[in-house]
Amino acid sequence: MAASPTTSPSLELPADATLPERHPEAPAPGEPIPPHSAVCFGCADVPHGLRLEFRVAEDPAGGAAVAARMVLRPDQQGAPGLLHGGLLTAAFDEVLGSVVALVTRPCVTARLETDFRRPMPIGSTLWLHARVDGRVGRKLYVTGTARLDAEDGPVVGTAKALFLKVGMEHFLRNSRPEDLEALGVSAEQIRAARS
Ligand SMILES: CCCCCCCC(=O)SCCNC(=O)CCNC(=O)[C@H](O)C(C)(C)COP(=O)(O)OP(=O)(O)OC[C@H]1O[C@@H](n2cnc3c(N)ncnc32)[C@H](O)[C@@H]1OP(=O)(O)O
Repeated sequence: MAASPTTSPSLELPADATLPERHPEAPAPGEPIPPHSAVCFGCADVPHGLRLEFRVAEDPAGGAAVAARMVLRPDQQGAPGLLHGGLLTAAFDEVLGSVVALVTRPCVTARLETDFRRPMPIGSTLWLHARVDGRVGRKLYVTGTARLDAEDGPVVGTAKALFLKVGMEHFLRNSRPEDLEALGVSAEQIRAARS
């Protein structure tokens, strides 16, 4: 697909970007990717969540790619009978973030653009694909595609994003202390990161 004329310059792959490989400890192509957290809106099995299901995809160039699936529920409507557009962007955020996590972690979304190509009827299934196109230092450039009802179905949306590698201090400084403590982080570690 040709790049949209409105794509931000900051999302264009720089000439000096290199294609990053999957981390040696990341799952291999064909393997499922389990939820990265028990409470994640994107991938955990929570009633209100997107409940995306993932597997590592084969990338012909040897890069990192994922495939994901999402069933569109009645409680996700925007216009009557159609998926709320913001939920496609949320799905892309999760899917593009998951492919970045095959290369390096933790990373966060710095910029994400979605192009909406076709309406997405409730009851259908989205098949999403994402690939890390390149990396320059902390910056990872990622693209994604969403198709309707089959892995080779019609394209309903595309996305481009920039993710940035961050240190654990990003979460130690910004997340709610009670959520960090539930993961085993001590109050002392939180205090030290914030002092
Ligand atoms: C497996 C896990 C799946 C999870 C999927 C879900 C992922 C998410 O939703 S993460 C949550 C949403 N994202 C966030 O909350 C991030 C909030 N933002 C931040 O914390 C900060 O702005 C952050 C970390 C992105 C950047 O801050 P910082 O680390 O100080 O970077 P900074 O020094 O400003 O910029 C570094 C480079 O990135 C560029 N950059 C930073 N932000 C942007 C942006 N929004 N657009 C374009 N470029 C940017 C800068 O221009 C700079 O470029 P250069 O090195 O060429 O000068």
